[in-house]
Amino acid sequence: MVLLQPLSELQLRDVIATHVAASLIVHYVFRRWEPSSPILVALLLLATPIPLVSLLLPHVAHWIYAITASYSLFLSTLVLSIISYRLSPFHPLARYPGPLMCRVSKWWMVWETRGGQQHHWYKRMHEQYGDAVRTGPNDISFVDASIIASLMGTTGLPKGPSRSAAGMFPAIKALIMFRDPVEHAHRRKPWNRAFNSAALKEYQPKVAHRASQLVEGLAKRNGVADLSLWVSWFAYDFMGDMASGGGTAMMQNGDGDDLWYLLRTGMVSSFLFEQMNWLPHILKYIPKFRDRVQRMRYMGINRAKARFERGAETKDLFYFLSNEDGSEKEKPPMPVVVSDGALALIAGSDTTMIVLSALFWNILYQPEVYKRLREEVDKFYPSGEDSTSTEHHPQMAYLEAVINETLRMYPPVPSGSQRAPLVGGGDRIIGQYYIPEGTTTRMHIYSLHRDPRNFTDPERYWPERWLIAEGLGEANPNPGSKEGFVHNANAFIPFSFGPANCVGKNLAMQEMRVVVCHVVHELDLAFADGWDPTEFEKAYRDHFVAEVGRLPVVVRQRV
Ligand code: HEM
Repeated sequence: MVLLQPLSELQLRDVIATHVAASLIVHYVFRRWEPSSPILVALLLLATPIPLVSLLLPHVAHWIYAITASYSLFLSTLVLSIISYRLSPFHPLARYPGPLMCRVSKWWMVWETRGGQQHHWYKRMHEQYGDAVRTGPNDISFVDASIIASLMGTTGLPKGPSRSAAGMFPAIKALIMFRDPVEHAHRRKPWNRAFNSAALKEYQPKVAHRASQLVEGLAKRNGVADLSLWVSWFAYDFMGDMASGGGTAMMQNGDGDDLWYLLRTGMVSSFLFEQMNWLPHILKYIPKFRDRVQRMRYMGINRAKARFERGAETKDLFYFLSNEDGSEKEKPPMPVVVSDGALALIAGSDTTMIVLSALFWNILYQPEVYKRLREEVDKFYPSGEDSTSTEHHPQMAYLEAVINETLRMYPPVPSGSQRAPLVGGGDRIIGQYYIPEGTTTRMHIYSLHRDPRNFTDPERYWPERWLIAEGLGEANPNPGSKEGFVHNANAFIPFSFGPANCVGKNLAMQEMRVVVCHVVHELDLAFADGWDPTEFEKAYRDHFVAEVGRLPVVVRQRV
């Protein structure tokens, strides 16, 4: 009986058994409570073996051997126990197919998708393993359009744990970080008011003003300009107007503070945090990393603070977030508004910039699409008409089709965002799938949008598909084909789905329609001589939010 013997007299066999038992208990603690605090993790991993060392001392020649052997035995048993469990048929996700190494560790997927290849990797995995793939020890990715509503709708799963970068700093949580559906819905109320149709009308002069600046800036170049860069400046200036009362002038002055560089590098961290949500808790102690994230946060926070102090000058997003409209009984505290304002600046500029760049690249790559779009723009806005107005947008089916087709093929959040049962909320059944508590799931948007079961010829940029689907007189070019025409509108979710979907969707659509219409109306664009246009597609990366490459174009004012 091990426990009744004096510890110093334990046989070696019993000492080893005690080490193994300690490892198994620690494994259980990790599995059951998933501690993320570095102090707790360090205590469990480094402090547990301390008493075990004393058990080994009588059996070895030197205390150094006792320490080395004890820690090695404890940690290797722990790792072995974790791996065996993850690979075993007892793991609750055992019946989901997926690469063996993904069952063992999340690091495998992170390694495989390095360099922003996440979207391609998920797509390959789904092609190989099917609609539900185990992409990590406790992760499942879906590409099954039939469960979108039950997974992400009002009765579906709440957000997953990925946006826990909140753990990095004394956090004032922004909207995107709320997992609890009730808290999230409460925090989202002012955002919903800010993006209803009455509010969107109020913002139109701001959109028009910034779209005009974009066109004027490009026209002045009268030569080669990097269109990706210009639309990024546009998007940032416009979101600055919305989220912090204006004052940014990237289209005039460029990006002297390297804010876009910060935003992009911040996205790489977002990707890592999404895969390993314990990582921010460790990285926050690394000064170089911490400083970079701080700078990115402060770029939004400082602007939002200044707007808060100035008060209501104009109806913008900030007006609603800070309850200047008086809809709520109480004003929210400044840090809350500032945090949400900073979120808007980041969530709203990067995303629209990607779609606009990809759209212009596609229409230049397919001159017949450009020609048809221009004909529609010119028809509704004859020479001399104000093409920044939204008046004719509801009738402009081809403009809408071109935007939708770009969102289908180049969604700015290609791998979607997580959904997961809340801790303590129990296991869930979604469609035919069993989702145990502790699992994170995602609906993989890029794969869904490029799945031939959802869209005919899915790898082809073909805006006409949207006209055919709407019954707008477009002839189906393959009327006799076996497959017929496939267009599953339910599988089109670039703005995600359900109560946590993109709250800025309507603003983004308005902004993109105005910019595309105005640029096509006023300017002649062509790829710059000597530039290989395939470079653009190659540069498309997925770091949670996508990244696009340069787009050098020759710009001329239309006559
Ligand atoms: C083409 C443009 C855009 C696309 C494709 C897009 C897409 C998305 C996606 C996929 C999500 C994740 C939703 C989820 O977790 O299920 C999201 C969230 C969000 N987006 Fe957008 N977005 C765009 C533009 C904007 C704009 C202009 C804003 C304006 C402020 C914005 C603000 C937000 C916010 C605040 C969230 C978090 C919503 C929440 O947690 O409730 N987005 N967006």
